[in-house]
Amino acid sequence: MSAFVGKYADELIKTAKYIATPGRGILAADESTGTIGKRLSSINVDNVESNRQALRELLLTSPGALQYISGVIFFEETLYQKTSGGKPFVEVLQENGVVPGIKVDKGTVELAGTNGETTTQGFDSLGARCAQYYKVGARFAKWRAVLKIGPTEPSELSIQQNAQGLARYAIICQENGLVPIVEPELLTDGPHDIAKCAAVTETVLAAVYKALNDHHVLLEGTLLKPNMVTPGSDSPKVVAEVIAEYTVRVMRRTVPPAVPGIVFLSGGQSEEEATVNLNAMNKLEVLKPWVLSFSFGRALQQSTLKTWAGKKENVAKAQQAFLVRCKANSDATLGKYIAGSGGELASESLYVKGYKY
Ligand SMILES: O=P(O)(O)OC[C@H]1O[C@](O)(COP(=O)(O)O)[C@@H](O)[C@@H]1O
Repeated sequence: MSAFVGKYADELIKTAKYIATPGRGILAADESTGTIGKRLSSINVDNVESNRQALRELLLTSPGALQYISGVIFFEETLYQKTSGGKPFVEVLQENGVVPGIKVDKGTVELAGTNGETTTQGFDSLGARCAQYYKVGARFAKWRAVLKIGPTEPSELSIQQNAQGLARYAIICQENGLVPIVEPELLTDGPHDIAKCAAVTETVLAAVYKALNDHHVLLEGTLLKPNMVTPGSDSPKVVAEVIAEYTVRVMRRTVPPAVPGIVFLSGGQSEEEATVNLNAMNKLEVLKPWVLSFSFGRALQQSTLKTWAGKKENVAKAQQAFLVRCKANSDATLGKYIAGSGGELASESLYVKGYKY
C-alpha cells in the first residue's frame, strides 16, 4: 500500500510547504522544563513558570522577528500560555502568519544492553494528545530521536528502534492533522572525522525513510530535522564549505524530493557557525529538491538569553539581538548571509561535552 491519505492529507501538504517557505524557518522554543532550567540557570534565573513565560513572551513579541519565522515549536506548557496582556501565544503566532507547533515526545530512555544508547518515549495516548493539540491550534509536531557515534555505535538495534519510533509517531500525527517533524539527531560528541559522521548519517536517514515508507507516511506532509554533517567535537574543525558539501551529499542520497523541507538543528554549534553552515549549503550549486532551512533552539536564542539576563530593563535590547539572529538565518536560507554580520555574541561556542538535554 502506498502513502496513507486521510482526511487531513491536503492540509498536511499545504502546512508542510508553508513552513518550508524560503526566507523563513522554525524557532525551536520547545525546551522541556528540565532543559529550559539549564538555559535559565546559565543566566542565574530561577526555573519557575513566570520566568519561562517571560522568556517566551520576549521571543514571540520581538518586533519584526516573526517575519523570518514560519513555525514555532512549543512545549506543552507554553502552548497554553499567554502574554502578560492576556493574549494566547498561539494567537500571537496566528496573527503573524506563523504556524504553532508542539513537541510530543517525552524524552529518551536507555536501551538495555547497549553502551548508553537511547530510544524516545511518548506513545501513550499520543493520538489523543495530537487531536487535542490540533483543537487548540497546533498544526505541526516534533519528536526527537537521539543517536550517538562511537566505535560500535549507533548499533543496529538503536537505528531500527529509533527509525520505527519516528515512523510510528509520524503516522499518528498525520492521522490527527499535525505535520510531523522527523528528527533523528546524531550527537556531535566524539573523536570521529566528518567522513564517519557522513557515513553514519546516511545509514540512519536511509533507515528512517524505509520506516516512514513501511508505515505509509505521506512524505509531502512531513519535514526532516537532521543534524548537519560535521566532524566530532574532539576532532579538528573544518570550514563551512566542507560541511555544506558533505551534508548536502548525504541529504541528496537519502531524502526523497517529495519532502518539502529540511530544517536543521543546531546541536551545540555557535549561533554564527550554524548560520554560516546553513548559508554555505544554500550557496552550493547542485540540485537541491527541498528547501534547506533551520529549526534552531540554542543557535537562535543564545545571544538573546545572555542580553536579557532575566531583567525587564534588558528586554528591548534582547529582542534586538533576537531580530538580528532571525534575519541572519533568513538570509542563510537564501545563501545571502554575510559572515560576521550577526552580532558580537554570536560566535560563542554552545557545545557542552556529553550534554544531557
Ligand atoms: O531535550 P529537549 O528538552 O526535548 O530539548 C531538545 C532541544 O533540541 C532541539 O531539538 C534542537 O535544539 P538545538 O538547535 O539547540 O540543538 C530543540 O527543538 C529542543 O528544544
